[in-house]
Amino acid sequence: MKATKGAPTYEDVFGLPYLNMVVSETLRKYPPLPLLDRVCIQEYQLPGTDVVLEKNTPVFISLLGLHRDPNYFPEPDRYDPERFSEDNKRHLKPYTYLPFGEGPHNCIGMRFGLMAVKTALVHMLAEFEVKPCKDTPVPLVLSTRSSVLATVSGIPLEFVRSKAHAA
Ligand code: HEM
Repeated sequence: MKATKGAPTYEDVFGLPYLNMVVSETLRKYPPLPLLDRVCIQEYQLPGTDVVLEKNTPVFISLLGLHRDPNYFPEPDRYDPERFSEDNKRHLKPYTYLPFGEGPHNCIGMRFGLMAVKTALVHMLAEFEVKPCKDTPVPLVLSTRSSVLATVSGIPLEFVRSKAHAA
């Protein structure tokens, strides 16, 4: 970071494996967009069943349901970034982890979004220790009134300036 006078570069931010594991696990447990929506463009029989989707049927795919399905993510309520280590992520079942969707309409801003989140975390954690406080809801209670993932009462946290940055 010498060349940029301490500011992290794109390569720095994307070269931190544990940061990547933490962001991936956070997007598993808390996918900001918890549903994908599609419309069936032709009649389709769900394989192995007698369920037939008629043309024009709206289809909603619950990311929250997939990401918290114990068949795909054992002990789904446990927050565990190790699920996304180089070794472990190879065993993820395809199409069970979709925080940015899939197919021709997947998220066009994925790289930008990941860069923004990781850059913000790098800056924040370089200057502050972030801790739960007495108002932090544990466990988080998710709102049932929002179409994007949101908590009922926000996520109050305590920020303590690290000694190196204290005035
Ligand atoms: C962590 C951040 C983000 C997450 C988790 C996220 C997630 C998603 C998801 C799940 C979809 C639906 C994909 C599908 O239906 O298969 C989507 C679509 C989309 N996202 Fe994002 N997104 C993020 C950031 C962004 C940013 C930063 C932008 C723009 C700068 C963006 C622009 C879009 C657009 C335009 C679509 C619609 C794509 C289409 O229908 O073809 N997203 N996003």
